[in-house]
Amino acid sequence: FHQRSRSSIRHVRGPPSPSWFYGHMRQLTLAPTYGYFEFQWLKAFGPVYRFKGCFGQNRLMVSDPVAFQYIFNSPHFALSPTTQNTVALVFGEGNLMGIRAGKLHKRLRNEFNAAFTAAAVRGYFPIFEKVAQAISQELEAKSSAAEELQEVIDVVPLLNAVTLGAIAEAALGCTAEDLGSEYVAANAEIMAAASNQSPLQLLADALLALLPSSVLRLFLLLPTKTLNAARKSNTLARSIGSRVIGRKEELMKSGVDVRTDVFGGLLDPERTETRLTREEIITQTPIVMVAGQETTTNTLSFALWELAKNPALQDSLRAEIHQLSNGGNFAYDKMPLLNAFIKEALRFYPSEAFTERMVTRDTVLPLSESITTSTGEEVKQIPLQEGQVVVVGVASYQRIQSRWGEDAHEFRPSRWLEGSIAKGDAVGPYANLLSFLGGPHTCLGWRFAIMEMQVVLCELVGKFSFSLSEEHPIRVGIANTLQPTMRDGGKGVPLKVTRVL
Ligand code: HEM
Repeated sequence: FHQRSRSSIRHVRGPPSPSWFYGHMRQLTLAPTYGYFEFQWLKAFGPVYRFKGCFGQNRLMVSDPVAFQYIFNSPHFALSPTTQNTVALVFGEGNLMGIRAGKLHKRLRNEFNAAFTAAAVRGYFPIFEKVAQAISQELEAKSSAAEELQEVIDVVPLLNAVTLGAIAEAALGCTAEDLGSEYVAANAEIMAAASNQSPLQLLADALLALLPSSVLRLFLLLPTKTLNAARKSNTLARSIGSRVIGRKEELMKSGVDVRTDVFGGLLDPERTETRLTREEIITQTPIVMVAGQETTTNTLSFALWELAKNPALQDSLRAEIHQLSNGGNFAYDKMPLLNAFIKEALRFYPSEAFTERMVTRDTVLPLSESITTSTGEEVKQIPLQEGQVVVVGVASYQRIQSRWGEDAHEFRPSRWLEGSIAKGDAVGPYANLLSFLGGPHTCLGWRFAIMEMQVVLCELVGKFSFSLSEEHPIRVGIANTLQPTMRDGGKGVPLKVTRVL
């Protein structure tokens, strides 16, 4: 068996490697448009294929729903040591993502899930609306000035302000100003550093992965600019958490119901038995603040870019928004095109385009459909060995034609309205999409993100029209997260913006 399993991953077919040093990593992460090579491999080799990491490492790319379920739920897959250390650095020790299993993880998830239920998040609509309206006022001032000067407006900083405001108010229960400029600056610095992707970085990551975890930890103690910013943002986020919890405890003492935001929900007096401790909640502040912001900004910026590319789609969406506005009292879940559009944006532009897992014990990966190996064998499961890396291909899965349709590589929201999407094996918490991943570590804030996007799109598309500027081409780049990338390599979506209402 040992012999067979050793040869097994090698015998999964895949593209020939262009380089021993880089393997396929440059094609995967530094292509001119994200997916340029990856989607060709998907077409040529199907949803499961072998490719090379740096230094000749064999890796398995997986975009099969049955395999996903196994990877997420089996105890034999872990974050790689490099990822584990980065997660601990950026989100702090003891964060939800870092604790992979066990009683504490279950308890944390149970309590947080109770604060993120559909009913709870629906209660945040007025907060999302307030935050979105503030941004639309800012956009109004900017757009009339820009129109006169024939200038474009980069919508990314505005969307960043919305998503930060939504987290501050609906998750923590404070204003964006309360977070303090120091936190905002440290946060921006990490985001900028994280979007610095280069061939050298790929090799550095691969080398770091070869180090024992204890040595890696020492590296992370170095006083470099980025590491300092990460530590600072972490400390500041914790003190914000501590402050908001303290304030809520005071309010509770005077009989005020604080369950008007996520952190307030965590203090729910009806859950005294299971309630998290003050320290446990504070420990989760950095991850809640960071995980909820960039991902939502990315998805919304791609969404506005798609509307600018497709004026007919934009007109139809605006017509739906105006028709169903009901004097500003939107029934967001009853807006067919809006929701189809959000699903398509999540499908086409998953903020986490892929994620790596490391095999911690020899195991066998089940597949939904058999594949033909290079030796001509038909197999429906692949033996994996301890130490091997599997890549969960979120973006690839979301382009599979047998599920999404022949035109899976086109951005076309109406596919969601036609009922033409194949049901098949279920994945993820929403619409069989993997954008929020799945299993015990499914995105905690997926409902929060969807409802926030519903509100922001109704507000912005209802009041403004967006169009492309030829001088500002945008491409789909990846730097940790999938993001709209400008010619200078920075993240941004500069558009012409006109007031319509
Ligand atoms: C469109 C927006 C969003 C996308 C695409 C997204 C995606 C994801 C993904 C893929 C993961 C899993 C990461 C991994 O384990 O590799 C995740 C985890 C997480 N997300 Fe989101 N997210 C979004 C919005 C939010 C929001 C708004 C919040 C909070 C208000 C949030 C909070 C979290 C937390 C706390 C985790 C860690 C969960 C755990 O490991 O137990 N996310 N998200």
